[in-house]
Amino acid sequence: MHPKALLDACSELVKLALRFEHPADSVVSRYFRDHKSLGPRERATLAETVYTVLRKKLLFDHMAPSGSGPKERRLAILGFHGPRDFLKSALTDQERKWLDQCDSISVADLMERHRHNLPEWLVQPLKDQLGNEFWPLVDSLNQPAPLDLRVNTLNDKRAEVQRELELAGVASRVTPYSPWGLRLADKPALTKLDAFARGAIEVQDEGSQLLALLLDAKRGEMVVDFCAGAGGKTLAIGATMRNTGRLYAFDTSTHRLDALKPRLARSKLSNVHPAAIAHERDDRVKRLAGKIDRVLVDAPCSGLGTLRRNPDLKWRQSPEAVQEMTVKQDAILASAARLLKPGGRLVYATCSILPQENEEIARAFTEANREFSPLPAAEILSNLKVESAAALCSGGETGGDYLRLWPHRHQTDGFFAAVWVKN
Ligand SMILES: C[S@@+](CC[C@H](N)C(=O)[O-])C[C@H]1O[C@@H](n2cnc3c(N)ncnc32)[C@H](O)[C@@H]1O
Repeated sequence: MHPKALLDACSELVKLALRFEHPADSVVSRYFRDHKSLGPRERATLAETVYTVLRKKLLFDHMAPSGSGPKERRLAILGFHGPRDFLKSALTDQERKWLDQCDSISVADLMERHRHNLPEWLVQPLKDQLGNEFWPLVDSLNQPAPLDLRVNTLNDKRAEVQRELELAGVASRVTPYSPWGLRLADKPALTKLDAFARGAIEVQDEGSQLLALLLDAKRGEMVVDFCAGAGGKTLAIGATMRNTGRLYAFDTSTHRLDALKPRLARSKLSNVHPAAIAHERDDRVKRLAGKIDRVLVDAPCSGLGTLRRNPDLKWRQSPEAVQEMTVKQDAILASAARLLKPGGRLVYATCSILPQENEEIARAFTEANREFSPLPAAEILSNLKVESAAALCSGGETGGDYLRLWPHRHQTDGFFAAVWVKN
């Protein structure tokens, strides 16, 4: 595609994404569906340009007024993902001069908000938690996330799948913490690979894999994945159960559960039972009360741990929305806990980096439910032979009660998990 046409397409897509009517990843995939002739490199340029504009929105909004032309074009120029020479061949003389001026601004001269590009309400909670690590977190949130795979160890071994991918031209290394993970060097198309078609691999962040590992579901058990969604963690749990026992995948969204079905078919798991529930107190949940060995609550949350992949979330979320979410999280956790039988394990997890959705929910649950005792996540992971388990965990009485993953420390999305045993 001619540089001018590609820049025009980038501007059009930036305009659509900045309406914030839909999540940015849906806007991008819809645009690709509507423009089937776009090649893989053009798609990569378009997607990364939009994501850069969303990541650096405050800085680019600050720089844009000194340029000329439609605002979305100025933003697309600032965020353009590709060689500078290629971009410059699409620009007018005036735009080229303006871009050189913008490029010459030193980061050290910028105001703090133009360096962190975060909404103010998010800054203090992160600084309170991280202190000097706030800036390393900011840097990591401004990088694209790596592509991680989970190997379905029901039928395949990680080392063998890694070799198979290598032969197919897909380079990877094993993930440092998850025993099932491969981190890819690039972002190749995976769906045409035999390993994908036969269910040997699934795309899944290493952090998500660790949440499923923490549940440690065993052969023959009765297990509930309470907020199963499209089943990323369900599939991992089903494999740890070696395709035995019964694994219920509950969710209030039939649409998301439908997306689980083809993944389930590829995985060859036959122990998974997807079930749509109307709400967390649904009759199905009541019928299983006291009968379940392990329950994972992968709660709906702000998603702010996934800002590397979903940078639009920082502009779509608000303190009010987070507050509302915590009420839901409390209610779902309380209801899901009733499923457990004595000796059963409960895991509450989010992909949030805010204490309100994490430690505060866990502490309130422990306070209100004396029949549940916290289990230190660091101990569980270290028993499961996870490398540097203590460095993945923090908080609580042991200082390692909660799994707390951060993009800048662990190269995963931001995740939280708390674990209890029912006495
Ligand atoms: C974080 S997502 C789950 C992601 C999924 N576990 C995975 O690994 O792909 C949270 C899910 O909770 C579901 N949800 C929201 N309210 C719920 C409720 N009251 N009971 C059960 N699920 C609920 C949402 O539909 C969403 O799919």
